[in-house]
Amino acid sequence: MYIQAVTLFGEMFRSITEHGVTGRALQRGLWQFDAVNPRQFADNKLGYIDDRPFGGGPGMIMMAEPLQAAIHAAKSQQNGRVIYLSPQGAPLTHRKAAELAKLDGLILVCGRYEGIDERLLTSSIDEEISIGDFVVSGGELPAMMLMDAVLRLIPGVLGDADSAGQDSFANGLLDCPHYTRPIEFQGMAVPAVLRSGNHALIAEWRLEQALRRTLLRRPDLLAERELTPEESRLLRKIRQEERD
Ligand SMILES: CC(C)(C)c1cccc(C(=O)NCC2(NC(=O)c3cccc4nocc34)CCCCC2)c1
Repeated sequence: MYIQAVTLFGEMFRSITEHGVTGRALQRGLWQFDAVNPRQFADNKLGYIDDRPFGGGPGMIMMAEPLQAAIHAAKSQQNGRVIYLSPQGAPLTHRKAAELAKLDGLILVCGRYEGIDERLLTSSIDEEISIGDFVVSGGELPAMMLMDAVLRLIPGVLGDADSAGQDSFANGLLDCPHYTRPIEFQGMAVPAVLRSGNHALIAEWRLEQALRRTLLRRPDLLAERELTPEESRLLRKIRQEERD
């Protein structure tokens, strides 16, 4: 997959191109990255890419032309889907990430200042996606969150040694509790079942814990999920226990 980011701060993306699973996958050629800076497309000598908002108000707005020229330059390299990371976007979900992971390329447009000229959305953006309902300073960190979620779903990016296959969210539930050595930590022991060696019992315990946590903390995730017969049985048991 070829990912290009239209951004004033291309250096920020080193945090995923040079580290961890995504960094290794880039080195292995499983994906490619380029940053495209709108400032190099500003037609004035001084590289202005932002200006004051019509109608007044605080801050500056990113001008449409340099952004459009940057997107155009990116599109000359690939026919990728143009996504504007935006608070007005559709919430990013696992399902959306899986959809994007099937594409050949993405062009991620990152806003700064107070936002971008609305006419760019009409002329050059295919889709707006949001990573959540909180204020951030720019679209770069949201873009990197999207990239990480998408890249993990590309075959080969996660070696089978990684936990992706068992990714808690891959099955739509919150994660079960995890433990490692020492067996006793500050007076707290590891649940005996996890040291029993009985893998069927361990799998059932983990599923029950994930269901209990999801029911208690994120019932909304349960609402939209098909349950296997075993999950339904465990959920009935949990609901009964919560009532007692
Ligand atoms: C109601 C709500 C969500 C709190 C909100 C409402 C109005 C503005 C913002 C906000 O943060 N404006 C700043 C801005 N944010 C983002 O880019 C952004 C924010 C959140 C999730 C995102 N996912 O992708 C991009 C995202 C960065 C600078 C350029 C203008 C956009 C927030």
